[in-house]
Amino acid sequence: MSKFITFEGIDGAGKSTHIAFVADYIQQRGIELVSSREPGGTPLGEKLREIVLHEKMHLETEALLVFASRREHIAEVIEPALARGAWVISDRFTDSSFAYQGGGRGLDRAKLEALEQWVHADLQPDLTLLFDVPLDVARARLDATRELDKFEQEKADFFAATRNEYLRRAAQFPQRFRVIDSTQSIAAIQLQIASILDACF
Ligand SMILES: Nc1ncnc2c1ncn2[C@@H]1O[C@H](COP(=O)(O)OP(=O)(O)OP(=O)(O)O)[C@@H](O)[C@H]1O
Ligand SMILES: Cc1cn([C@H]2C[C@H](O)[C@@H](COP(=O)(O)O)O2)c(=O)[nH]c1=O
Repeated sequence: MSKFITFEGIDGAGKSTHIAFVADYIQQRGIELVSSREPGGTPLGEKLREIVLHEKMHLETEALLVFASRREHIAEVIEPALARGAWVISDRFTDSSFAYQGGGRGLDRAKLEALEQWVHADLQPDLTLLFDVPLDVARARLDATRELDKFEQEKADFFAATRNEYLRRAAQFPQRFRVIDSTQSIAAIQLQIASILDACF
């Protein structure tokens, strides 16, 4: 049976590091897998991603654009894959909007809930892996590796609020969230992920 798995966490928490591992782990069992990301995942979504990650805009514009990208992603990629029995893994989904636009930027949660109802009233991830790290660890990892985008340049209080909102949601939806202490070694995290996935097969 198809499964929809999402990866979440503040920038630098380490989620992208584990996506290839998860993809291999699932595909080794002969399961068709679609690996995607947000914002993005479709040609239009990737154009929206460029705008969202690099242009300054009103926080409501930002929320509308990430949900516009998501609408396209669901229609073009996620729903068709799930309908044919494939598994879908997505690097970020709607929890990112609650964490970044809601927690980080302070957008009213009710507005995000309304968008969520509009765009995917009947779709939720089966499993959400939340990679959780203290801000200083995430910041050090980012500084060591790349040129920072608009979000990655935000200050510590933005990421503190983003992280808090993620943890609040994990407590609100314990049936689908698994919180992973991302200060562990990559090998230790992979062992933990493997045991989480084993429970899904
Ligand atoms: N557990 C870990 N221990 C040490 N370094 C790590 C760990 N996990 C990831 N890293 C390193 O931290 C950096 C950021 O990791 P990664 O790109 O996976 O983060 P991310 O959460 O996907 O960030 P973003 O959301 O901004 O893409 C990479 O250089 C990666 O090798
Ligand atoms: C889906 C989504 C994403 N964002 C932000 C979070 C990240 O800073 C970037 C995506 O970059 P990544 O390093 O490739 O994860 O976009 C957001 O603010 N709201 C969203 O809904």
